[in-house]
Amino acid sequence: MEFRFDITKIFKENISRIGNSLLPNGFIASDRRCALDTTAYVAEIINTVGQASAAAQGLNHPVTTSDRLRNSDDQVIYLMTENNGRSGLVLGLLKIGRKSLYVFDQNGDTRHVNAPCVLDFYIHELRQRAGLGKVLFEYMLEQENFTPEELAIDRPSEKLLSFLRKHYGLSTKIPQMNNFVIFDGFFGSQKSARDLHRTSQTYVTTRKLMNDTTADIIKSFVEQTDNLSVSEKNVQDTKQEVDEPSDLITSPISSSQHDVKFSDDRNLVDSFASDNYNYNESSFETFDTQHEGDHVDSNKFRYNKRQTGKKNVSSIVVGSDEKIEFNQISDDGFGVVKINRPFGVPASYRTHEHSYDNDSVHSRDSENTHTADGFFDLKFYSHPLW
Ligand SMILES: CC(=O)SCCNC(=O)CCNC(=O)[C@H](O)C(C)(C)COP(=O)(O)OP(=O)(O)OC[C@H]1O[C@@H](n2cnc3c(N)ncnc32)[C@H](O)[C@@H]1OP(=O)(O)O
Repeated sequence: MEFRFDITKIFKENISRIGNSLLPNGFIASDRRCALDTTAYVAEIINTVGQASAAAQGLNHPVTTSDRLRNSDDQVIYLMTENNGRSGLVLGLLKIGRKSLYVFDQNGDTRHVNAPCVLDFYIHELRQRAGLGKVLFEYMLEQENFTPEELAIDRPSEKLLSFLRKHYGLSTKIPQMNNFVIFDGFFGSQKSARDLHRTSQTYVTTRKLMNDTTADIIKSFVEQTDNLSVSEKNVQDTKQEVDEPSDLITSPISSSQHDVKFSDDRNLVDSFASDNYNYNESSFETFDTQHEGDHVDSNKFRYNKRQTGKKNVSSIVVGSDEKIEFNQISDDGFGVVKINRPFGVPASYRTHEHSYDNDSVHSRDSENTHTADGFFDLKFYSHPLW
């Protein structure tokens, strides 16, 4: 695939890693003009190859565009080029990125994973089946430190399935309900697999984005009772989930991993920003490579809602089979979960002076209502905090 400009000036290596700066890894811009021109050229290349990939897969819209890459913090393109002694050729691309996915494991249980994904893969028609795809794929695996089985593949074509079978022996799929294909070995290799569902019926699930304060409130509620039938372990697990740093935030695929350098770097960064260039601070300030487990400096890396998923409402679900009882005598005004009656007194119990039921709690007698334990089922109704 040829372009109207000389791509050999942009891509010095046969395979280049490109993040959201739209500049290849290791690219050195002599000045601001050069950097801007280069991003425009790279954008044109990405759009053209992305279009060709979509056509090869029979898609109406390209999966890969320069805008998507520019606006993404965790997608990366590996572009394969060739120096043909003239203006150079583009041979293909491979796009990867992390996705937060709910997937079934071998037992049919739902798992929440933050998996590295193959999002787009294309080798020019004239050069397919010549081993180039393997070279490109291998390079990506090595750079990202991935194994083939830990990858989720987004809507793989028959060609790609055949490719993965042939080169990596990936043939046994774990059936999914979404468009992603994962293979045997996926869970064994998932560093960040997270199991949210303990069983199909019984769980206390919190979104991990709940803050500590909310978790502490829940815990203090629970600590008020002497008789818990939802195991305290569940609550502790809840807290643990909250305490753990979000693996969405420690994604090893980071387009800020690049080490693009400018001859007058700091000044250039400032001028980029002042020109309303689609400026990503981390792209230009961080020349170090960030790996999984590295300390993430929150001042340096900023993540949007889309990336962290924080726009989603946190929730607590108490399975209907679970029993929980609070011995809370007085109304503290919190307004979410309150049983304003003494421990052991059923909701249906009324005297001419007292009705112990409380408007803010919807409680129905369980089978054990009239036992000494006096359990009740609870439904939690939405509260701004949850
Ligand atoms: C998540 C996604 O990206 S899905 C979309 C995947 N992309 C496409 O389908 C676009 C069109 N296809 C291509 O661009 C390429 O064929 C790729 C990227 C899938 C593979 O790149 P290649 O350079 O052809 O791969 P490479 O030469 O290393 O390996 C060849 C193997 O790939 C598979 N393969 C490649 N082309 C074909 C084909 N036309 N039909 C069937 N299998 C094919 C085969 O297993 C083949 O081995 P074989 O020749 O012994 O049968």
